[in-house]
Amino acid sequence: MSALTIENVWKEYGDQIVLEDISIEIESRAFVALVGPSGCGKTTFLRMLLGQEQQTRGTILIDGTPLPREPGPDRGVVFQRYSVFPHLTVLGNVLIGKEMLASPYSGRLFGAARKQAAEEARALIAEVGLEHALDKYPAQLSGGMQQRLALAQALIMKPKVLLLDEPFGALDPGIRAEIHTLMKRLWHENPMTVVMVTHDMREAFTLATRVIAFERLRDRPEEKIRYGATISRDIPIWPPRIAGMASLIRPDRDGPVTQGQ
Ligand SMILES: Nc1ncnc2c1ncn2[C@@H]1O[C@H](COP(=O)(O)OP(=O)(O)OP(=O)(O)O)[C@@H](O)[C@H]1O
Repeated sequence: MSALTIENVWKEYGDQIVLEDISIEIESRAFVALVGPSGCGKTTFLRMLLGQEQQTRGTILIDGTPLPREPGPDRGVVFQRYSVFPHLTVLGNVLIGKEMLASPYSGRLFGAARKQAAEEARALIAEVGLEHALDKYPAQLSGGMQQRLALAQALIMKPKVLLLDEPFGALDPGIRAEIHTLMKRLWHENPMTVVMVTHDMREAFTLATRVIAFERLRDRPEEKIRYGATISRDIPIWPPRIAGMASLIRPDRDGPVTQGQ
């Protein structure tokens, strides 16, 4: 399970209302794409789900329980850039989450625990197509490879919810298409719910099960401070995409993708 319930959530910075009365039920295993004009509060919303920001009113529940007020291993995140540590290798970047969880002060794992974590990390690195780059540093990787690494780094913690903030926004179209295929596969294979902010409508409709648009409906300059953005569209994708299942209607578009495809 990994359902999110957002109930009458507001976010204000001082006098400025950024988000106004947002209510959404995000079912377990959904892939939600959040779209909307620049500055309407998409990243702020994602940061609230991550626990980096607190809502000023309303409640956010994960599987019926209030969301912890700080980031935790149940929520993974990938940003457009700088999600990975530049001073760690590919393997080190994927291992770090487990190491910090096991030993927050030394950040080290020993013996059998290290061996098992390293095996898991290697398998995940292979799954995102970086098995030949285990000992490389992020600066030696292309932008697409860095985002693949960031996905592996997030997924090793087996998050219930994966939060993506324009993760593919800086990539060239060809590389972006390849990573979309990978993203579909990862979503089908991992028991997680995904919430992704994107500016790219095509990307939203390629990956998501549901596209939600935020919009500031009252946008005159004098109204900007007093009113925030709210949900203006909530579009289920048709034919529906279901995590882990091939679509009878569009298997080419929506089926689980096998590795190498
Ligand atoms: N820490 C903060 N303090 C004050 N205001 C903030 C803070 N973080 C965000 N804001 C304001 O909240 C509003 C929404 O910003 P946010 O980055 O969430 O929008 P966005 O929809 O993600 O934009 P973009 O698509 O351009 O990334 C902006 O007006 C921004 O200035």
